Amino acid sequence: MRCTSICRKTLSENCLLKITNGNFTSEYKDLKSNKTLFGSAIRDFEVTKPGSPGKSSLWAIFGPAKSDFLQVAAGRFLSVPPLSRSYPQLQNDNGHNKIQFLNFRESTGIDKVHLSARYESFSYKGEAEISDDVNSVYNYITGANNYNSNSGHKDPKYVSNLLELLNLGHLSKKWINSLSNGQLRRAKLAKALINKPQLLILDDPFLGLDGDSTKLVSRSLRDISKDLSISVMLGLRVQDDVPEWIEKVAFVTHEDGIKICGTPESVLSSIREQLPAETVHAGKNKNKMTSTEKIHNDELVHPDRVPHIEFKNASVIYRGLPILQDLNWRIPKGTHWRIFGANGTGKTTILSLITADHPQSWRSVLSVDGVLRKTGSGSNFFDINNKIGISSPELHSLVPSNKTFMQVILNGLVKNIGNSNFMFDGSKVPLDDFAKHVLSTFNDEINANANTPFGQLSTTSQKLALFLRSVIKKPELLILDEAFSCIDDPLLLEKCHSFVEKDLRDTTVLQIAHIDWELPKCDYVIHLTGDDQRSYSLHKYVQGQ
Ligand SMILES: Nc1ncnc2c1ncn2[C@@H]1O[C@H](COP(=O)(O)OP(=O)(O)OP(=O)(O)O)[C@@H](O)[C@H]1O
Repeated sequence: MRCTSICRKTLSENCLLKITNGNFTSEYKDLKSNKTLFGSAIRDFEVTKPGSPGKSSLWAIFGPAKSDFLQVAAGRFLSVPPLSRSYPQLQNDNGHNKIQFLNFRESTGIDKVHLSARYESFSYKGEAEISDDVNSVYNYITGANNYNSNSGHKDPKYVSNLLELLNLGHLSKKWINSLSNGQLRRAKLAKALINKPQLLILDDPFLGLDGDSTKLVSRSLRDISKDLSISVMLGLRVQDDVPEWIEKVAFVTHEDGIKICGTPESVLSSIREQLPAETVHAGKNKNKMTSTEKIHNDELVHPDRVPHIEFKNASVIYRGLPILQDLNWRIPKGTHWRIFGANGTGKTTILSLITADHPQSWRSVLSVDGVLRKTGSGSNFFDINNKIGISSPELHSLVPSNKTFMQVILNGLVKNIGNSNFMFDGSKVPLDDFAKHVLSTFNDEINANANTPFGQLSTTSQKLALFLRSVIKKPELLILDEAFSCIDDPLLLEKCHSFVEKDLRDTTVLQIAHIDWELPKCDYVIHLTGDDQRSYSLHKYVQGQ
């Protein structure tokens, strides 16, 4: 008996977050109607300080309700009864938030920048300019660009260590808005860690990161947690690899609350047994790039045929720093491509040249259907975008949250507004046969969400709305930039892939993803490499079994 009470005492002394028989809801009025987040109360959940007996300081949360559960852990939503959620050992330190919650799906001010704005600025600051450049990566991370806080004065050794751990040292003087998606995500992570929180909660921490960056961020999280004694909760998808340093795993659903909880091995084998095998086991190997047979640009298009898109000696250089150099790439009509490369290698830059978001798009770097694109050539931004369907993280962050699921989809049919515009002129857009086919194929998903405002949809449904918006006009060119990277419903993912592979077989498709199984099947791959020395190669896409 004595031993148990001592153990309990030690546990509560080490406990950062405790939930006992808690229900959660977004508004008081929902309490009366029993509208709670989870069908059952969360009976017993605990996050301890690192190194505590019982080892539950490093968690991975899976399941359809993982994002809501992480928000509950971060103190969002009302707890009922009020004391069912407590933070016994969280220290109050000068108002600095000791819990840091980072959700890469939610867009912040810096995400809401049109691509064109990013490329209009050719900013690469020299050493001497750093103190004046309020919007440098360094100042963003340390908070020195925020005049309302005194948080700009940080221990320089700690800051440089953090920058090194997250491979941001070489980017620290750049303008924050010029970072690529993956680079920006690493910068956000560094910002979350700058005030040394006690509990770090990250939903989808590896989203949009290339393989090396994923390993780097995973290792950094392990080291940071150890060196600074920070407890960590990660929200992951069932298909994701669980970092080896995770101690405990919970699977959470809206019906049951915490459905399964235990060691990573026990919980994962149990979850994976319950899901259709082809979606998890085989899913992980799906479209795996096993071998890449190099091909030459000239082999791609028959000499008599005009390529759909052709880059000829295209280069993009920022103040002497090349991002693309002498790109020669012929894209035959109706071929499906993967644009593959680590974060910052220029994938989005290529796409923005095609969509004319990049100012250099008009400098004779590419031809479409044999017509060289240059100023005065007769085509304009809207003509170009009428023929393109696109889903991308940049676009995702621009969708007005009050537009419904259905309005966002139908917006894909509105002509002459560009792809990043969500304005409607109010008139009804006629549906052609293909649009009807799209709507009937995804009838169930549409029925479930049609009138829900975009801001209230799950991220999976938001991604689906953007995907359907991109395909509904049967574009001549479809661009899928991380279009499926947040979808955590394996069956829906399969359905979208099959739509691209079969129903859009004749459309030219360019897609970006860092994880093989997030992609529909492709015919070819363009592989971009290099940080200082930029290069590229073209390959046949050889799929694994
Ligand atoms: N306006 C700018 N000034 C300076 N550098 C820029 C500017 N815009 C982009 N860059 C740099 O160009 C490089 C390529 O960026 P791009 O967004 O094309 O990469 P990416 O391959 O799409 O990366 P990710 O996988 O992270 O999305 C990055 O190193 C980025 O920092």
